[in-house]
Amino acid sequence: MSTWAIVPVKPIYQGKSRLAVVLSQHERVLLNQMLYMHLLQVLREVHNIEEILVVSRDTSILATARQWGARTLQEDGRIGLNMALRRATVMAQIYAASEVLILPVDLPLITAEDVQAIFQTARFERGIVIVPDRHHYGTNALLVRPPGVLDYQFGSNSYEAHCRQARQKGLEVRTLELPSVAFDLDWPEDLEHWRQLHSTPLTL
Ligand SMILES: Nc1nc2c(ncn2[C@@H]2O[C@H](COP(=O)(O)OP(=O)(O)OP(=O)(O)O)[C@@H](O)[C@H]2O)c(=O)[nH]1
Ligand SMILES: C=C(OP(=O)(O)O)C(=O)O
Repeated sequence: MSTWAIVPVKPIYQGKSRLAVVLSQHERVLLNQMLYMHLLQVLREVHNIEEILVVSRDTSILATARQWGARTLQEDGRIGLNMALRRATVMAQIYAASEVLILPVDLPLITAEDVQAIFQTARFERGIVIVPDRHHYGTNALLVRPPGVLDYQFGSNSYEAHCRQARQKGLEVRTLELPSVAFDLDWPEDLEHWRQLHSTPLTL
């Protein structure tokens, strides 16, 4: 079993744009860097991940990935998240990956144990494990085995879209409820919630 984690990352100055109403540009850059470092750290602790592949059009993001021992894929212009993930998956397939785990960077509470729980849930030959966000609207983690059997549909209502497509294709579908992975930082109220529940390491 050769497992690849794929992390798509927006340019550092563009990520978390929906928080621009409550955070300055500088604060958003700090937040983006912190979230990115947190995810790389967590993924490094998960021993069955053979490769971490970061896909981005931001060369500073890719340089950091390489410092962490991750592979990188330079995104070719504004091809969009789903196409970027598709290209990253093709790269994983070329290296004979047997499964890919897609993780967005905005998961401040994710732990290595969460990631292990995702792999433990994948008891099938062909299927997906999906961790929805806490509104059951977005997709906060997506394991696909084998790589390439699902067309990515990140965007609005992606949880339902991914599940529906996988069922139509005859894939096993496992939804995993993981509160810490279900918590993503999209909107100002998410940031407020995070501040209330947890002491944030930044004075954002
Ligand atoms: N490589 C790549 N990653 C992307 C792209 N768009 C979004 N992402 C990443 O995909 C994940 C989900 O992103 P979004 O929720 O769309 O963007 P965000 O930066 O988290 O938040 P907003 O800017 O507020 O929409 C995050 O890891 C983003 O960094 C893209 O065009 N290319
Ligand atoms: C693009 C997605 O992420 P977000 O909900 O963070 O926009 C998604 O979940 O499909």
